[in-house]
Amino acid sequence: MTTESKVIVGKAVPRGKFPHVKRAGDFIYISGTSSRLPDNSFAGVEVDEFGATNLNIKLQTRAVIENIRDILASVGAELTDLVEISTFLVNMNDFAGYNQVYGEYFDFDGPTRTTVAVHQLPHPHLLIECKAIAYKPMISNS
Ligand SMILES: O=C(O)C/C=C/C(=O)C(=O)O
Repeated sequence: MTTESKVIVGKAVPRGKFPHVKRAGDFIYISGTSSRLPDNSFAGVEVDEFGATNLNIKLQTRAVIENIRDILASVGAELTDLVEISTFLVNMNDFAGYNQVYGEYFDFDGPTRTTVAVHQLPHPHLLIECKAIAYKPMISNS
């Protein structure tokens, strides 16, 4: 089986020694992805003049899915190739906002999905992180 790992230039650099994406045969595995931007700031995070932090689940969800879209594109795949998404929320009170934005991208024929709440994510400003699997058969040369 052919495997290929990729760290994508232009996307937020992984915060550890792992790739953004790994192809294993016809399947594509995407590492945990947040709303982190290439400059290490986060979509869906605002700090006001008094230092109060406002975290926005809808903006973060959109940014996560768009990041996954970009990562898939780097290996010639699209959101429609996803077969499974796992979502980690820090707070289930964010479920409705997350679910609303999710529904703009996917329907009942989309990837299977599991959503769980976790104690923490790798940065205190993160409300959501997703990992995903896509199926995109490799082009055969034979
Ligand atoms: O890259 C991020 O911003 C969030 C994801 C990090 C991980 O899932 C990890 O470090 O394992």
